[in-house]
Amino acid sequence: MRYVSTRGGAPELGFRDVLLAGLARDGGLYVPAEWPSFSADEIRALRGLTYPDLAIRLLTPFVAGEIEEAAFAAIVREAYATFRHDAVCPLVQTAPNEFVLELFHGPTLAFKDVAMQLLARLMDHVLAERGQRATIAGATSGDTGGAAIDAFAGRDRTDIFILFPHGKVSPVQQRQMTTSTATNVHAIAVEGNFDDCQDLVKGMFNHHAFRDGVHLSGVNSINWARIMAQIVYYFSSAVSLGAPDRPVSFTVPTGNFGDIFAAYAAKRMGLPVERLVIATNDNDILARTLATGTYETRGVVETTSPSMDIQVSSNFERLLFEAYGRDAESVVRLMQSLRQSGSFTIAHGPLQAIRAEFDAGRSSMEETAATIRSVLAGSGYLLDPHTATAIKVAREKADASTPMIVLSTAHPAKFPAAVEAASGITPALPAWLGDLMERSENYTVLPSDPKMLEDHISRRSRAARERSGS
Ligand SMILES: Cc1ncc(COP(=O)(O)O)c(C=O)c1O
Ligand SMILES: N[C@@H](CCOP(=O)(O)O)C(=O)O
Repeated sequence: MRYVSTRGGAPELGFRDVLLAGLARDGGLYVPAEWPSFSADEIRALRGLTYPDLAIRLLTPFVAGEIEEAAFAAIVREAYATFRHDAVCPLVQTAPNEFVLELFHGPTLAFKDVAMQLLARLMDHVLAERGQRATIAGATSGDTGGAAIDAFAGRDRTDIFILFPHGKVSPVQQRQMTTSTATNVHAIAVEGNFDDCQDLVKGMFNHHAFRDGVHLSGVNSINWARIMAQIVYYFSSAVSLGAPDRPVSFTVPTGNFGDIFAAYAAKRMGLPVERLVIATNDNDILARTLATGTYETRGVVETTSPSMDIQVSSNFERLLFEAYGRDAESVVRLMQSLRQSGSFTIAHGPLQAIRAEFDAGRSSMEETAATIRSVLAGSGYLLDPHTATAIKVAREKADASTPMIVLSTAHPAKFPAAVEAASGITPALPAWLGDLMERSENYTVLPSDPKMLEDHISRRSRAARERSGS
């Protein structure tokens, strides 16, 4: 499998190089040169497989020829052995024809663990094979950071720098990033919002001298391997409800558009999916874009679902590339317009193509709180605010004949204040995180300044290289 950039100006790469590259050198995002395809019979044959076996079967076409078969199988099995549920990503029914896909049984209680546990092991494998070290930079609105730190902590081929918006993540999320004792972990609180953090990370990737000097690599969903890993649970959940003989729809709480793009990828690979529903909080840029055809950034609003407090939704670029018939020049024009004016308008044909697959809706903070209460009253099930956002939208968009699978992207205990305010219940952290709020913190506060950030990272990663002698 080869991978191409959405902006057409970077070399085609194989899986290992895409994994280490993160962002393409032309500023674009890598996608597979063609989508692997699974027939109805091949999808039927997935029934009854364990989650790791399903992952091995579905992901092999993306890594074939680059990661040796037995090594890949061992990496996948080890990654999902870190999950605390036998099914890894179980489905729970919350209403007739409504199912919640629980993605929070990994080490940091967020869906990010599903991809990150695999990504860290794959990177380690490739770096060891090449005798290299890498500096990893990631931006987080709260969950990617904790998941990445858990997955990379203590790995001696990587130094990881996670940028989070100072004071804008939940206390549990912050502690998951700032209490690691591993010497290769560096948490940075940026004076800004998530979009500022993401801009800083992309800026470092686009500064090629810096990028090459520190061997920069990325763990955000701009890295194709993140999306790839997230494809698996769309298949596992749909197959358990009867796919390919019974189509399903998905509602996905959406911020950076990585998770729902993985759903789109699953559909392109042959999974029968009726509707893909984007659920947003008050930061509703994607819902507005689908309604008007114009993608227009506004200021970020702080909400009770902070991980979705995002305006610049990076992976939407991957969808635009597909909707424009893989015409990279059009993508470059749209991205230039976004940079210059903070907006772009999607042409009629591509917009129709997007609307043919996707719906979108939003949930205000009040509606999200009301949904937490009503689902608790109706089925005794306690939602986190991100999942509640999605349930609210799913219930507006569902049709009676198609099962609606709603992605539950975080455990309620990550957001105890919002859950308690809505429901009166304070969800407890699981035993292995029981002392999280007592652990001591270690992080650096920096302004949203590219030069200061690069200096900070260069200094620390040089020291680590000297210590390791590489
Ligand atoms: C809990 C939670 N839900 C939903 C999202 C949105 O996912 P995506 O950015 O892939 O759209 C995030 C962050 O990305 C998250 O942390
Ligand atoms: N909500 C995310 C934002 C970053 O998204 P990513 O999927 O691109 O890593 C977070 O929790 O950090």
